Amino acid sequence: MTFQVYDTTLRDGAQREGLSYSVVDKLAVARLLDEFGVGFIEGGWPGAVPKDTEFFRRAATELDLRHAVLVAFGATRRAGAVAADDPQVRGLLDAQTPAIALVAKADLRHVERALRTTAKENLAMIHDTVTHLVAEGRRVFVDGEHTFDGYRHDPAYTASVVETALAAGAERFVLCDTNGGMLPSQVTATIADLTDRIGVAPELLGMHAQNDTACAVANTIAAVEAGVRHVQGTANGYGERPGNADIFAVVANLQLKLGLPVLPEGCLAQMVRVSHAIAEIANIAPDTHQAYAGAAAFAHKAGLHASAIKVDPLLYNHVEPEVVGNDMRILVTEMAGRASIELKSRELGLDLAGHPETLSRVTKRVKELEAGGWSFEAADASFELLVRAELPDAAPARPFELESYRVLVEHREDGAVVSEATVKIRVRGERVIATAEGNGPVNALDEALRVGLGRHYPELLDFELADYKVRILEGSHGTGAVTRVLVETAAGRGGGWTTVGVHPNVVEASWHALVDALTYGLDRR
Ligand SMILES: CC(=O)SCCNC(=O)CCNC(=O)[C@H](O)C(C)(C)COP(=O)(O)OP(=O)(O)OC[C@H]1O[C@@H](n2cnc3c(N)ncnc32)[C@H](O)[C@@H]1OP(=O)(O)O
Ligand SMILES: CC(=O)C(=O)O
Repeated sequence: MTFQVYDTTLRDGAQREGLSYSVVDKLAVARLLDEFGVGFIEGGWPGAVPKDTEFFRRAATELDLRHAVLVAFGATRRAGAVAADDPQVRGLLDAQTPAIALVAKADLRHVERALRTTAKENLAMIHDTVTHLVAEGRRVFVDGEHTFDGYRHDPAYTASVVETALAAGAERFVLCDTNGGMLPSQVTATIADLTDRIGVAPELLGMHAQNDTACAVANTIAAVEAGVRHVQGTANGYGERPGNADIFAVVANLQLKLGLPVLPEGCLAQMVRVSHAIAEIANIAPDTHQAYAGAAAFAHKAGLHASAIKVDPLLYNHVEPEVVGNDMRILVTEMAGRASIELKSRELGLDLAGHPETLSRVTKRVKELEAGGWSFEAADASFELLVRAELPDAAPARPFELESYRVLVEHREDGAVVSEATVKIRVRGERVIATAEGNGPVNALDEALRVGLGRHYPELLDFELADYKVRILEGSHGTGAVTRVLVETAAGRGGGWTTVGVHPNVVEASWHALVDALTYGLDRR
């Protein structure tokens, strides 16, 4: 039986607090999921959510899916009604999708207390709705809400729900851990007991796991190990409350750990691109520490790790990052050893393998500076300048010598606050005095430096101060607090770079970061 990867980013994923897709966003997300190779895309609840109705209307002409089948999601008919006459069920058919997913109550307590109907009528609602939709030519999935909780409460009733749905023609019955409270061992035990009780093949079951115990991915994998061949999840684990099973981690685990080729050839390597693109559309910063897809998923900080990675990267990576479209990175911090410095330098194009003394000096310097509040982890450009300063042939020329700088902050009568900076520098043998205003002291300093350097280095016009982060670090060992500044510089299409400065005075810390930024950028040109 074919393995089914079923994505519900656009339905359950959209139930995440703070997330709201436009129809255009939903179409874009669907295209990305199709590129990732999922087999099913649940697009939303037509008839209930106007945006979803519109999504399905436009999808019919605007989406040209290569891998995925579009699924409309909705509920079984109302108690006491007829499926063919139920407007909600009609809305599902009107979406014109090849497949429909129905949420059905699988826990007797919900039937009696939430639906306020009888055990028998709930089974009739499921049966009538499934047979009606199948007769209308649709593939039907039944999502059994609260299957696990229900089975633990009243196994016979929940089992009868599963039997009813499958007997009515549902392609799969999806076991939903709706409250997300299960642990993997409970998932395994429930599936074994249920399949034993009614003699259903586990391949006819699916798994939908919410992440309330942080076990959604593990629970999904446990279900597959118990024989289930249909998994549901959402991009980056978005979903109601803490979210859903992260489809990227689920799929990577299935392919790379269990050896199940659940995606079309070549699709797994699209993971990082698709994950980040969907985060961008959802307007949620990508989770750096997300398994497989996060920027830090293969980032190594500890010196001991780096020393083994130097011998073989797989000694400290559970898979090759490239298989999911990610990269390995070495971080340079106070926890670095010589191997970390060597590997990071190599990443930056500097070969320190033949320079053991330089390696030792740079390692010592990094540790000293980090103890004083510097942080090179996010400031590759400052780290590169530090290494190159230790390599006589590679040290970049400083673009200027500083004589002095001065910054004034003026609070004017009308309430405006203006900063003014003057720099006195020597550039290529010439003494230059330049003054500029800015909306803050650092902006004014940056402007004054650019005015002073501009005639000699017109390429500075391309550089832009893209981001500026300040952090006050508590003093230690009797020292006062220091300020750490990170400056991110952008340079058109050439990408950007980050530099760091540390000093008790915020302006001086900023000055260090600014000078590194200009030195690095001009040298790179
Ligand atoms: C576990 C999940 O995440 S399932 C996905 C849930 N998604 C959503 O709820 C998002 C979209 N929902 C909506 O837009 C609205 O809730 C609607 C349009 C579906 C329903 O709105 P309303 O008619 O105003 O009803 P309301 O939301 O207050 O209550 C839901 C109704 O559906 C009934 N219902 C709940 N589950 C089912 C089911 N599986 N089958 C049939 N009816 C159901 C409830 O008993 C309740 O009926 P009642 O109105 O007679 O009390
Ligand atoms: C259907 C669904 O989203 C759930 O039961 O959690």
